[in-house]
Amino acid sequence: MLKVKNVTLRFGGLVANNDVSMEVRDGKITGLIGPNGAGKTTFFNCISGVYTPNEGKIIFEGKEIQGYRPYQINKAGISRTYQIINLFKKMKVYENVIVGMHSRLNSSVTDSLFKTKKEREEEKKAYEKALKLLDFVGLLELKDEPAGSLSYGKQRLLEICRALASDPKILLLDEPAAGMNATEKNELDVLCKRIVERGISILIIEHDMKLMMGLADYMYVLNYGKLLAEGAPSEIQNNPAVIEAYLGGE
Ligand SMILES: Nc1ncnc2c1ncn2[C@@H]1O[C@H](COP(=O)(O)OP(=O)(O)OP(=O)(O)O)[C@@H](O)[C@H]1O
Repeated sequence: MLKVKNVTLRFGGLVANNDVSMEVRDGKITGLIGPNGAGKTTFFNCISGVYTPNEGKIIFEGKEIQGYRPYQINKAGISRTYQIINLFKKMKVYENVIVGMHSRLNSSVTDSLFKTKKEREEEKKAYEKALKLLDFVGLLELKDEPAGSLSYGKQRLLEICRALASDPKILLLDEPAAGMNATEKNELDVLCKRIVERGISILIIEHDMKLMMGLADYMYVLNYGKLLAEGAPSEIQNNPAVIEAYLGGE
């Protein structure tokens, strides 16, 4: 589904991603781990169009997408969440979900100015879709609350909900469990599995190894911008080079 081939991204003299290749398989949860500063978020930024790699290819459904703008990547079917929560905190919960649909709404600026019938119908549909998605992630009861009033863990769920609103084929999750308590982590685990059941593949960056071991079908490890290891979670857990990279960083 998504193939990354030999991607290199430099910040001046610093090579944040160094000849990285990996694959996000259809209908699977792929994990990406690595010590702080290993280049994980930079890699997400390459896939989601924030950065254009200096070298390498990003192939999604057979098409090269490196160099696409973020909205084009989103429209193609790749959606993401952020390590730092990125919601409109004063807007209502359901309004934040509608914002995530923008690449799927069809009415033009003129439609918005004059509130045509088409726009009113689209608004109604968007609202109904937002409610369905909020129900799916377990936030329906909070739909009218300001997003900023939600607990940290629930804000993270709302971010996932908003990312789902653009009907992605691949969801990129950047440390979704950060700041979550044990109950919320369990809910996240269940939610990720339900998302995959809907036919959406997931690429997830996460520091919580216990969560990752239970979730990921396959894992990649980055260290100093380079791919250090890949394999099934059980292989990764016992890989001496991976253990060394983590212990060395602490
Ligand atoms: N915009 C930037 N300009 C210059 N250097 C950057 C920029 N963004 C990241 N870096 C550097 O690139 C390297 C990789 O950073 P990145 O944030 O991708 O790591 P990470 O694996 O996501 O780390 P963490 O787990 O701490 O989030 C780090 O050395 C970081 O300081």
